[in-house]
Amino acid sequence: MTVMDRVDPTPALEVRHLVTELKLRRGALRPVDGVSFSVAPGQTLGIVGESGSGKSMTCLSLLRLLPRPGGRIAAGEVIVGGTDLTKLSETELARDWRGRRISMVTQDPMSSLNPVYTVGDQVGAPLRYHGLAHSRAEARARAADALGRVRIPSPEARLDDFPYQFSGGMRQRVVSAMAIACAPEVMIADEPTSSLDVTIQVKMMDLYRQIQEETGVAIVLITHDMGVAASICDRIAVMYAGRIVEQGPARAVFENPAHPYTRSLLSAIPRLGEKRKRLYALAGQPPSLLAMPKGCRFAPRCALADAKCQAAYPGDSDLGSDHRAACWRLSEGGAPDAA
Ligand SMILES: Nc1ncnc2c1ncn2[C@@H]1O[C@H](COP(=O)(O)OP(=O)(O)OP(=O)(O)O)[C@@H](O)[C@H]1O
Repeated sequence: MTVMDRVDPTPALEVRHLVTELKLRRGALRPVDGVSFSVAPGQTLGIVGESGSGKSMTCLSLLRLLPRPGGRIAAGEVIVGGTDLTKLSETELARDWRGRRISMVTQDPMSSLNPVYTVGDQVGAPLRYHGLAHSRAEARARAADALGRVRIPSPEARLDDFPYQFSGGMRQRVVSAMAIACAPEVMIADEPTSSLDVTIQVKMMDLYRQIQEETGVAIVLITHDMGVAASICDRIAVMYAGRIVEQGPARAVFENPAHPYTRSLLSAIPRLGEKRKRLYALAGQPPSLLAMPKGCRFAPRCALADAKCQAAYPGDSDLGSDHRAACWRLSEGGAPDAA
């Protein structure tokens, strides 16, 4: 089958040339600077990259949950179900979209759970807010159903428990139940397992897969852990300094990484049970958002960089099978990092 023969379903989420600006006293930053990707229903896109590359800011931008004052979507489109969310009013976004058709799970479950309300009330809250449950009893029944979907044992019996009565892994399941309760088309998971120990991480990833098979939800998974990304993602987008430098089917990116930055990340995939001293074997720091290099943003750390790389940002090269990378030196190969 060639790429031309393949019929892609309409994406559950399509992001086009998204630019997010933060106006600070010391200047304007663009932590997201022209990001495009799409996720098909029932698929998981992993956004990977070092700390500070703009992964969280990209996801917060999708829901327009930006720092205030100063944060704004400066350009681009975020399309879910044919609607460009960037064009909606704050009221419309809150009423019909956030938590309803596009939901989010964050790293720390306790920051999403209120310690003084029962789990049943909290999982039921988005259902009532979005008009999907018309009484407390209906919200409780649907909350129990959501808790069952995330494999919390005896869900009805746990509805009146408080968050502190759950273990860390179970709390993350409760938050995931809140995120899927309204049957969204898209779920954003920002480092959902990084506060959990590694065996529980694997279980959570299996759970996301099962939820996805049952509901068809499209997942955007942010992680700095290439091992986690490899275990669950259908597609991978590699972010560096506010831009996606490589993206494609997970297999293509993992087996034939094209961008020197991707190769550096992959050279340090942590394996289950292995002690890691450092996450990435990559020397140096990403550039400051206030002083972006004119050319390729990775050039200052790249062993392959030459004058062309310093002079201009490379466009995306099509590597076939929906695999793209932005690098002037793609055909050269060679040592991936400047370490
Ligand atoms: N409120 C803010 N004010 C100023 N700069 C910010 C703010 N929030 C984020 N940034 C900057 O935006 C950039 C992107 O941050 P972001 O949190 O999206 O990165 P990330 O890839 O998700 O990193 P991590 O893995 O550490 O969460 C960083 O350089 C960060 O310093």
